[in-house]
Amino acid sequence: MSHIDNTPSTPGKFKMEKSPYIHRLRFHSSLAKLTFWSFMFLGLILIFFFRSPSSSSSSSPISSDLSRRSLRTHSWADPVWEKRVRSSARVRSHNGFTVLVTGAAGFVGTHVSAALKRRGDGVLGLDNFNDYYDPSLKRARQALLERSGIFIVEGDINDIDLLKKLFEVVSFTHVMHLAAQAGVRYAMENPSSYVHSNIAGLVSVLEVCKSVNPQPSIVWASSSSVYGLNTKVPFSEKDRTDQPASLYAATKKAGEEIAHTYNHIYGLSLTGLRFFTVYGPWGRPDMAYFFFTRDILKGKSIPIFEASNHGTVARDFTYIDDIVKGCLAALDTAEKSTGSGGKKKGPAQLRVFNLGNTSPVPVSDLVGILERLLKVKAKRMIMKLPRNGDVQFTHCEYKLGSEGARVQAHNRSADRFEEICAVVSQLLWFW
Ligand SMILES: O=C(O)[C@H]1O[C@H](OP(=O)(O)OP(=O)(O)OC[C@H]2O[C@@H](n3ccc(=O)[nH]c3=O)[C@H](O)[C@@H]2O)[C@H](O)[C@@H](O)[C@@H]1O
Repeated sequence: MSHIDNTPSTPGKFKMEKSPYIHRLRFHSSLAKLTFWSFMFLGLILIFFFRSPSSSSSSSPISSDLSRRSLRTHSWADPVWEKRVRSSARVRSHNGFTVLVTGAAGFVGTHVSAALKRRGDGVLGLDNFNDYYDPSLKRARQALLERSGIFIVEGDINDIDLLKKLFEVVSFTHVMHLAAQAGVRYAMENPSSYVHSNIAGLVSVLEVCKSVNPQPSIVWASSSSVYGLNTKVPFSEKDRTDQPASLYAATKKAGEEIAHTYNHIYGLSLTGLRFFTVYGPWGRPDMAYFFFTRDILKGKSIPIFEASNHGTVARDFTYIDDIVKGCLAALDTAEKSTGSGGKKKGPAQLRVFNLGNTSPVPVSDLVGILERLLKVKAKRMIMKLPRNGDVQFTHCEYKLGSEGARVQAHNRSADRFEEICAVVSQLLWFW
């Protein structure tokens, strides 16, 4: 892949180094060690539980407990940690930015971080490595970024003390806020994770950004899902976004309103990017193109959704390189925040842009492409579109010469839909 220099195009190359044969040889001695360390670990937990002051005071607020826990686990006093943070954020080009990338071990975060670093910006990552999907993929992305000198601090965006500390160590000019709870359908299973990351987490990032001096400019990930049940196509930023079809979409819509508030009160420069179903190398295994490929190869049936009256379900699938270009262009065109130390000094920039490919593809066509490239016939199981947050279609509007032209200029540059298969089939080591 050209877009991540000196690195393999798929995480498969990392995993290949671990041979299953070696695992078998190590298994018996590992079992004894495992039993020993399990007892040790259990003992330590019991000691900690009985000695911990918090075990006797159940009335303490959750937030302060979280913050105490984070203070215990971070090695902030450690000069080596600070050195790594500074070195990762060091700018290497004339007029380069110093960017804090939240969600840096995520799919989009990894690509954006690598692209920024490549052009000489200073980049520091932040990620909580949660287990929404296999964290080993996030660790593999982390290893990839480490090779290009990017350090990912392990922590949660809700940890205000950690965020403040990061701003104490580095005066970030920009924040690329990509940390979020993604996935439309999972919101039915774990609604609070969406509130925690997409609402509370965003507020905590903005709280810290508004208080520091100088305030950074912020670019953050919204979603095409904010268009919800709209039937007017293509989707324009001017269209209504008050009919979300999922809690995920509702939290992203809430994020856009929260952005408005922080821009209005504190003069923060804020740009929200509505991503349209992003795909590509190092992608997320919870997305349809990913598990369709896996299941076709396993001979399992593929649930293909259709709307009522056999209506086509389609997505404006957008290749990751286009999204990266849009993110960088949004950073490049972001004006400075106008406030400082929590005080607004004048009006600041507030923008929302679509980042989509502008040509929707029916899901059944996607399966057709996978079949052709995998040379395996899929067992198609046509199902009614479930009422769990999915919308029938997404379609990004393309506007030449508009205010957002520079940010969106690359939307149509790539037609790499067929790369899905090649990339995903190499990622199948996860299963
Ligand atoms: O653009 C967006 O805003 C959203 O795009 C994706 O959400 P989605 O478009 O639902 O992506 P997939 O889960 O990969 O689904 C792609 C298509 O396959 C369809 N699908 C999904 C699952 C399935 O079993 N069968 C099926 O036909 C969906 O209805 C959808 O049309 C991401 O997962 C969201 O995090 C993101 O915010």
